[in-house]
Amino acid sequence: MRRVTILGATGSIGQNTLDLIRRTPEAYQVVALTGGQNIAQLAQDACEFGAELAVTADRARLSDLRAALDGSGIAAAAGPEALIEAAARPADWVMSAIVGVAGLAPGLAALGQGATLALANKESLVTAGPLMLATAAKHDATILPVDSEHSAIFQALVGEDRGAVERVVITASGGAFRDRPLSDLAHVTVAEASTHPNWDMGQRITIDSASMFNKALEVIEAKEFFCLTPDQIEVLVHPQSTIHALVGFVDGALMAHVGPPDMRHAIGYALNWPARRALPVERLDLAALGRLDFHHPDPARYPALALARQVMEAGGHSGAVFNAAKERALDHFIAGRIGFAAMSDLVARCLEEVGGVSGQGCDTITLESVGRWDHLTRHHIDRIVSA
Ligand SMILES: NC(=O)C1=CN([C@@H]2O[C@H](COP(=O)(O)OP(=O)(O)OC[C@H]3O[C@@H](n4cnc5c(N)ncnc54)[C@H](OP(=O)(O)O)[C@@H]3O)[C@@H](O)[C@H]2O)C=CC1
Ligand SMILES: CC(=O)[C@@H](O)[C@H](O)COP(=O)(O)O
Ligand SMILES: [Mn+2]
Repeated sequence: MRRVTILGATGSIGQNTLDLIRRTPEAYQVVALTGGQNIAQLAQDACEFGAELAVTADRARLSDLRAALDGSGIAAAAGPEALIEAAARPADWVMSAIVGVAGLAPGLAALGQGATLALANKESLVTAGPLMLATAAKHDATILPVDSEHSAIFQALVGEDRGAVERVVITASGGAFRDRPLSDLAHVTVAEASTHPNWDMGQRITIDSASMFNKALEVIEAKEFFCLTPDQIEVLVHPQSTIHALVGFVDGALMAHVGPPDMRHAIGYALNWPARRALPVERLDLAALGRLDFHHPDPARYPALALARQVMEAGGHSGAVFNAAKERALDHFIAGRIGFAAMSDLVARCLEEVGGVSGQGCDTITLESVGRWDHLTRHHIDRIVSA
């Protein structure tokens, strides 16, 4: 029986993971589940799956969690340290599905105990790629990509010589506003930006899909995880989200991963790896699909992609600055303090004014150094927005 922990269990990825575990309960023992504000869901799942421990990120919600778990025998805890304790509790497989850089420290703790880390939290590799990979190597831990494009690349590389890879192509749906006139983007609403054309996901990644910041993060994530150079990574808009990524080899062959837009595929692959087991996902009817479309992203519509290129060239802690700026700008957009198009302007300003580029201070990436650049950047954004 595999011992599993789910960080971010109450979210979209967490719930999809539990859906798969629910179908073969005899194969898994749930060690710990973590959440944030959704105490009712966390307690319900902890009871259903017989978790040893349930943790909320919010210390102020601990009494609610204790009350909800009363009489169950399940331990309750709260706060960032408790998240790390949950991740470090002995387990074979840990799902990293907290949203944002808040997922970095728990993910590192899971690697530190030598677990297999199923990594949905793309922010970990964007802010601290070298630290993640070094921590995994030091503790003989495995990282399996869960982001659909990275799972697709990983699957296309099985049995292949990594030295024969020429390029990877990451597809992008184009997001909520792919067909809107550019002049509208300054005035779109949070509700409109929170609707994805193909995928059912948490609100933050859905808005990031609309701005293409999601793809910008994914390009950096791919560079870090697969040790690619920036010019080996291409992004194509593919409105159907049916091909998730392609790998091009030196002989001109292109291997594509094709599947329905259902995250249970990528999660299930990581859950069962290295085996493949049956998954409850739709089987594609290619004849019914009829056609698949691709085109280059318009740089004026999606300025986030050029910023990602800037980050990959700059190195150092610029990934931490980029991610923090994006997260904080998104907070301000959701709160109605800035418009949609202002997010990329703010992130660009932070890259210029805060930097984090290689050679600016110490380049060694640690949890503490990421925290320092993250804090500095958020403060910078807040000052600009409140001026
Ligand atoms: N959703 C998807 O299909 C995909 C997601 N990803 C990545 O996976 C991660 C999770 O995404 P998604 O599931 O959509 O996000 P959701 O917003 O749906 O879920 C986020 C989870 O993290 C918890 N959480 C929120 N803030 C904190 C915090 N500060 N500390 C600890 N826990 C916190 C939430 O708790 P609560 O809800 O209880 O407040 C919830 O359990 C992201 O990094 C995203 O980019 C990657 C590919 C696809
Ligand atoms: C499911 C998944 O992996 C998301 O990251 C997805 O890629 C979002 O869609 P976009 O292509 O619109 O960013
Ligand atoms: Mn993705």
